[in-house]
Amino acid sequence: MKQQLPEAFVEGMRTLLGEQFDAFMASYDAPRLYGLRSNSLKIDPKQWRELSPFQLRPIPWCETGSYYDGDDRPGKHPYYHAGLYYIQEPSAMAPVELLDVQPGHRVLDLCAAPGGKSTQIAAKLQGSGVLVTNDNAGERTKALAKNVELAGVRNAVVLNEEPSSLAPVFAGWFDRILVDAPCSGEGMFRKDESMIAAWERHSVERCAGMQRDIVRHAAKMLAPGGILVYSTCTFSPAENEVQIAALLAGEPELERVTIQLAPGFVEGRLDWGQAGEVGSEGDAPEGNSQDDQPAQTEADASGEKHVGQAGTDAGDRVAESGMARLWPHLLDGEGHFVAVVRRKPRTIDGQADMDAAAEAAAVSRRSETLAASEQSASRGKRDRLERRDEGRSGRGDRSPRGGGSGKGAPGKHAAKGGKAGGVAATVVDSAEAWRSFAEEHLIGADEWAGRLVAFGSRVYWQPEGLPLLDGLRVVRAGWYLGDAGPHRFEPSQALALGLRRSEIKRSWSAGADDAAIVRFLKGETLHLAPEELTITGDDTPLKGYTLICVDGYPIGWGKYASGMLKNELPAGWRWV
Ligand SMILES: C[S@@+](CC[C@H](N)C(=O)[O-])C[C@H]1O[C@@H](n2cnc3c(N)ncnc32)[C@H](O)[C@@H]1O
Repeated sequence: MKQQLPEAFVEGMRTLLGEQFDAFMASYDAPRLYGLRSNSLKIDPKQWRELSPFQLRPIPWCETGSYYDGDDRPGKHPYYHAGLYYIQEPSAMAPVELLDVQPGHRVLDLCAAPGGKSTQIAAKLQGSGVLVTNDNAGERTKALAKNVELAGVRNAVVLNEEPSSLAPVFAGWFDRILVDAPCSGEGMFRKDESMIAAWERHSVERCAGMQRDIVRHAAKMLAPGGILVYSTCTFSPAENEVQIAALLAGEPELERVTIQLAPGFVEGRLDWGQAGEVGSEGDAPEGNSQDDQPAQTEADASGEKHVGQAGTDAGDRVAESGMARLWPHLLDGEGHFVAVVRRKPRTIDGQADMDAAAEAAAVSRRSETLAASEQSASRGKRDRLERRDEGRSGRGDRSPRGGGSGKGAPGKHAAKGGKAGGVAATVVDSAEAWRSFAEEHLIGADEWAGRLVAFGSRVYWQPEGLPLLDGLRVVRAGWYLGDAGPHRFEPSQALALGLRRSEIKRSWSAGADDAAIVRFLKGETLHLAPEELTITGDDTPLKGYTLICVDGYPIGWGKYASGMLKNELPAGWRWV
């Protein structure tokens, strides 16, 4: 390591780690580790292992996670542009594995930018349920929206809000909440030496204040039986165990959840949660020995230990405190802290708990969504569109809400939901334009679960069941489908990346090593013979929007006419 660690940090760690201090310090001279996580929204882990051009080694706590060789450049590969994986620090994959997300859940990622964990959550939802992904930093939500779109997520809304503004709108609404808190970043000094310069002794106190405020509001949005994961990439107990102790002290309805510890994880320290009592010589983490196995608890035996199925062979190593520490000298990853708490289930008829109720609600929401989509599919499409317009003019609660940025660059201007953009007639035109496009180009779009919302000329597909987002800064009101104008519809890059090739009538695909793919990604026009295109449907014309794919995975739109494919890749999405 080239840069000097701050003295105050080193002394703090010496006190904290006792006899493990030397091993901890030696980890700074170990080579940096590189991780990527395949995107199971697009490709299952086994297929990915077969397709991957990189040398991969599994990350023990994340089924879709792999270490890759530092000489590889996965960010410069066509598969990256197809959203087949996300480049992510290995330890950073742990919090979502402990969140226990299931399809159909309502999930909030409160401090989400640039979106690594949001894309991991979305993959676990498998397109069913709702992901609300938020960050209070407007600039950073651009990257968040782009990563969500690159990953092909169809059931997310992207917000740019303070937790205090979200809490009243989503009170008790979420089954799962992730608070990946802003922190002093001590765990990232090895990976990113620029973090060292940013660290000062008082940054811990400043961050601790912010964290307390964020997590307090987050807890208000958790449904009975729901699970909240709090994570940081820092070592200081003030930002970790102390936060959890304060949260539980302030919210008696929250409780710790016993979690499984993946290999290399050690339990967080309950005693470090008592502010002011941190660290005396020999206070070291318990280490990674196979002998460190706490006895099976009653909770384990009753099946309570349902969280933290981290794809590991961790056996029965559990943390009853619900807290895990990832130390860089005990595993192949950077420093992290993860804690899992649950809002106590409310008892129903003195028997079933709200966990079961939450599960039932999720199932019922899934079937409602399905029913709604079936209904709307069988209803006249014009009728469906006009109903949106009625809502817009003030009848019922169906007003399209939220909007988003200008064309091309994601997240350009966040719009206050329901307060900006379009008159009713525009909304109808926009939806009409989308419908014609979908009829002409897509297969099965009338069966998608969710609903169409238009915001001026911008058209989105929104997951069912969201509360009104009025007054909130909405960066993406749903899956951004494209922009409508009179008699035309321009499909977005987000639409291309969220589609499967089987959902499009006109496409062209080539292998990752075909030079034409990189030329397309660089924005060039391609020349293709008509027989190179794949056309579905007898009445599909040869001319028009064509989905361009690498090995069958979409990377963008081209417009085909007379042997020429005009490149429709927006500037911000090109290979540079
Ligand atoms: C550790 S980073 C999140 C990384 C992200 N979860 C990921 O996996 O890509 C913390 C984020 O919290 C955001 N943040 C800071 N204060 C916040 C607040 N009061 N409300 C919401 N987000 C906040 C920061 O802008 C930053 O993007």
